[in-house]
Amino acid sequence: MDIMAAMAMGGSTLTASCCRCNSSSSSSSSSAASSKLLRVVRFPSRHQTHALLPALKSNGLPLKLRYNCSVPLIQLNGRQTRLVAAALNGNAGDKEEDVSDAERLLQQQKQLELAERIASGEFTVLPRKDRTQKIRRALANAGPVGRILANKLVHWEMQQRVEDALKMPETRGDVKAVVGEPFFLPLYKLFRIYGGVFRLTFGPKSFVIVSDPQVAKHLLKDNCKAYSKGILAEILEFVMGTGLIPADGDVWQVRRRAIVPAVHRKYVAAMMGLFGKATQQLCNKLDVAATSGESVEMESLFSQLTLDIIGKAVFNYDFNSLLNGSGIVEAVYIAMQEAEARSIGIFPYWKVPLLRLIVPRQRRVTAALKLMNETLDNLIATCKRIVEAEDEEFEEEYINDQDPSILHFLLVSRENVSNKQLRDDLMTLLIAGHETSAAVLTWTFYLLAQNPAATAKLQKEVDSVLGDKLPNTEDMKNLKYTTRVINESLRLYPQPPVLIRRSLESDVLGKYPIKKGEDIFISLWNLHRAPHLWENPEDFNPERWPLDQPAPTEVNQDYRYLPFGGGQRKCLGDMFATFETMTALAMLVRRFSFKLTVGAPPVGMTTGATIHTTAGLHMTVTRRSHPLVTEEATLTNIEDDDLVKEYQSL
Ligand code: HEM
Repeated sequence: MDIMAAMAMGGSTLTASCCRCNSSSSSSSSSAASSKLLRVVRFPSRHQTHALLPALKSNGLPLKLRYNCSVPLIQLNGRQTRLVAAALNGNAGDKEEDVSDAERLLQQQKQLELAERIASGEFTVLPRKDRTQKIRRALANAGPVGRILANKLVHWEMQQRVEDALKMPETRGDVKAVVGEPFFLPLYKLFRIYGGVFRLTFGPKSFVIVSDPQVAKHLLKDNCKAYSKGILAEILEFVMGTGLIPADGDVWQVRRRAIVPAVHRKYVAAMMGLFGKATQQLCNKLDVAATSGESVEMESLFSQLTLDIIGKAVFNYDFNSLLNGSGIVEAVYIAMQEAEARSIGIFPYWKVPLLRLIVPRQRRVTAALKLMNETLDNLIATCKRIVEAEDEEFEEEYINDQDPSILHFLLVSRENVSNKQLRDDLMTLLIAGHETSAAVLTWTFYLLAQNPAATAKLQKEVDSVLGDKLPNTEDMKNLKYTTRVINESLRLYPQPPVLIRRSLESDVLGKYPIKKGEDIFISLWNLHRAPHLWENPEDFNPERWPLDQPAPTEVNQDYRYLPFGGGQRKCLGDMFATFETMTALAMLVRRFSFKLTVGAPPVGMTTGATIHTTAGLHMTVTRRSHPLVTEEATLTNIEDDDLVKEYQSL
């Protein structure tokens, strides 16, 4: 029975009952008033819920836990815990703090248990022992022939030692131990014990985990041709096809050559207007919250902001998700959530065609993809008509004033590309540029909320450099501390936290030989927090990046810092994303002060392609009072048309 933990919590009485058998388990709360206990139970599977009842009964904790067998509660995560508490208490409001405490303790408890198991060597695969010692001793005393044989055995043992020395440290994973955990956290603990290159085996499957800068450099740059995207390509194929992220070989080379020129400096400069305009819409939304004093969930707002930006930037489509949202917005989220679920799913049931047809979730995914594909096909067709009618001359750094999107660039460049490939490329850019930037903003605001000194310094810089005007590329150069805040946020919360590769041939990683077909995880989380590479690695300290030196990159940090990857597959949206997140950050902190909402759920981590929060980033927003420092148009009285003109003239 996989009962996870018993933890301190408010003295409410909860009942365990099962809708199928009407059995129930309850225990008295009389002793609870002072003892404050909550038992948090992990449900191994829906079918085992019956088996839970006796265990709950026998645990004797002053707590009733109600659950419904028709709901497949595989495990009570933070949100489920709150739902259960809310259902039990009728109103979770007065228990919120207790529930938050319980969740935090649950996280800590799980991490501690795992750390203890790792430290005990439970998962360690030890190198071979000296198994022939006794025989050798016996042989050595058995005359000349025995001595010859004993010598041969010594020689054999020595060869084994040499082989062992070249054998990668190996640890056996226990999938159950990491289910529901952000998987990069246990990888960090294992890295501290097994080092920069080790093998992690789950049953028949094994992965090489890399947390060493020089090995990462070898994989991403020096010998990158010997590696493909492996599992990542398999997972993303359903939504990105042969778009740039999953693509390998010739397709990747041709498409990378076609797309990189589209993200040129003039393009990024033109996008500054879009960043400002979209952030302005978010400011308007937050203004309402600042007036009402209501708590806002920033993670989803950042997701809407970056979706609106990337839609316009890539194919000139206004998702308008900050203002109202629509079916297509929902379709994008369904597809992205599915990509994330598949990336952490254990059993790939979606590969079974019949299940794709009958599982409701998969039917929703198919419908969402259909809608997205049709929308993209229409956008491509419309843009093609416009480009043909315009008959514009294509040149380096080409940009169309009316439609500066990447799609327009690609069509004017008249690359020989099929509609399907173009659609895959656009979908890839949409996904690559959406959740990543949203996650960076989410974790940056989370970090700042806990670092008032850094926030004050940031606001001071933004006030003096930007005032109330909209940022342009020149400001980006001057907002040095703002850049360092983003750099540091990306160090602590890299998006994605691991890069995935598969070896196309045998190779040597550090001193360890690997075979063709090995799956490799390069852990950016580990690299960015390795104690031997960073001073106080867990601290949020933008000052670690001096303002009089260039901003950190993978090159000047010699591959210990890889927020945008490195080598030939480095992110092509790095400048776009840096300016986008800086613009949003600067404009938001100029206008508002943000605090974590008191009593909101703790900000835990969960992972898909990027690091998400477990239950949102709930913040209260207050308007900052400061004089308008610029004579230029203020953000609030500027008209949309003026904005567009202003930024087209950049
Ligand atoms: C802060 C936001 C972003 C972060 C942290 C980020 C991070 C990354 C990383 C780490 C990679 C390397 C993946 C690997 O080597 O396996 C990557 C690749 C990529 N990124 Fe980004 N990215 C961001 C924003 C964007 C944006 C805005 C776009 C598009 C406009 C974009 C487009 C891409 C593409 C197309 C690739 C694949 C490149 C290739 O394989 O040739 N990214 N990104």
